Amino acid sequence: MVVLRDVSKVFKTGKTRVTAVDAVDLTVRRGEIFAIIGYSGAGKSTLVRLINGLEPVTSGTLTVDGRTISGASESELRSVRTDIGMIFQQFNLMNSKTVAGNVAFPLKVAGWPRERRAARVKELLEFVGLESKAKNYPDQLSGGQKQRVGIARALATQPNLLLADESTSALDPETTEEVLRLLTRVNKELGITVVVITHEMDVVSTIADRVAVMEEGRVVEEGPVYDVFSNPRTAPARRFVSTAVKTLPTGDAAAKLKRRHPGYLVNVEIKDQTPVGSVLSHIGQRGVSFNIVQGGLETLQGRTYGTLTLELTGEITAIDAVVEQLKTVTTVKEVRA
Ligand SMILES: Nc1ncnc2c1ncn2[C@@H]1O[C@H](COP(=O)(O)OP(=O)(O)OP(=O)(O)O)[C@@H](O)[C@H]1O
Repeated sequence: MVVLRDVSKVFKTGKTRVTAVDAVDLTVRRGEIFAIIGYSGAGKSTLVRLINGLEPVTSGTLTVDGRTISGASESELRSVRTDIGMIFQQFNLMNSKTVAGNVAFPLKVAGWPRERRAARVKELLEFVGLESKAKNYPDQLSGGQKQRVGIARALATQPNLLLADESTSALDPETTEEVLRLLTRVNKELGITVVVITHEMDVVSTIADRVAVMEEGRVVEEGPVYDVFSNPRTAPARRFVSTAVKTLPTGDAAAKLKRRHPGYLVNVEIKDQTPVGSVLSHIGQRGVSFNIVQGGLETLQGRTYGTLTLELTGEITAIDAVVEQLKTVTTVKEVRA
């Protein structure tokens, strides 16, 4: 659906050059929800602006739905853009127009006749659950309602692709969930491919099928959400995981934990089907006991991942034997202050 091959974007201001997107290879498949996650300045927004042709690529090739964006003329880009819907963090609604007027606007621009426009607006407002607000103005709506109007407007011209740039970053957790549920319906019920740009791990774990992690303009990890976050290989991916679940305690956190729990502290990784429980159920036979002192488990795509920190007490040689046994079923790390 969206294919980037060796795509770079360099901004030049005076003598400074900023490589906002650096040699990115990426494929978003038709019908999936694909997330691009990264911290501020990683290049996510620039990547979106390349995909919808708002910025030209500096090098590389970019195609959307088989049509080449890189090097396309402005009129070709206009036609591609009608197949791409876009929603924004600040909603970008027109305050002087009613909800219905906002949703109708792209249809007007695309030259739809009045009657078809009215029918389409009604259908869209029903889909996002805002038919009763058609005559209201944006400033009479909550943030979540505004974003639902944004989604209705983005879907007006029946795009194949929806780009959501930090679409929930201005919303509280409950409203975020409501908007994410709507994006999932857009994907599942309407068959629209959705690309979500975010700096929030929760957004990715709630709705995405696959994820790309960006850092300094590069895609540093990419794959199914479970694979990337249950086994993060790069520093930014590990940092995102640690915002969702408690990972190996280090520094002060580890020192405090060790003061409270004088036994031998180990952190064990838990994944789907990891038989840590069956190892622990037998350690009493070695004279070792365990205490769960900290941890966090999450479900991603219906599968478990996370870590538990265990305090092991008993004879040191017996503890060593238990740690060796745990190592045969999972990754085990000693907690060090
Ligand atoms: N028009 C521009 N001119 C010059 N530099 C730019 C321009 N747009 C973006 N940049 C730079 O490119 C880099 C990536 O910015 P971008 O906005 O794409 O990151 P981001 O991951 O979306 O971050 P944020 O979430 O803060 O917007 C930054 O260093 C930014 O300063």
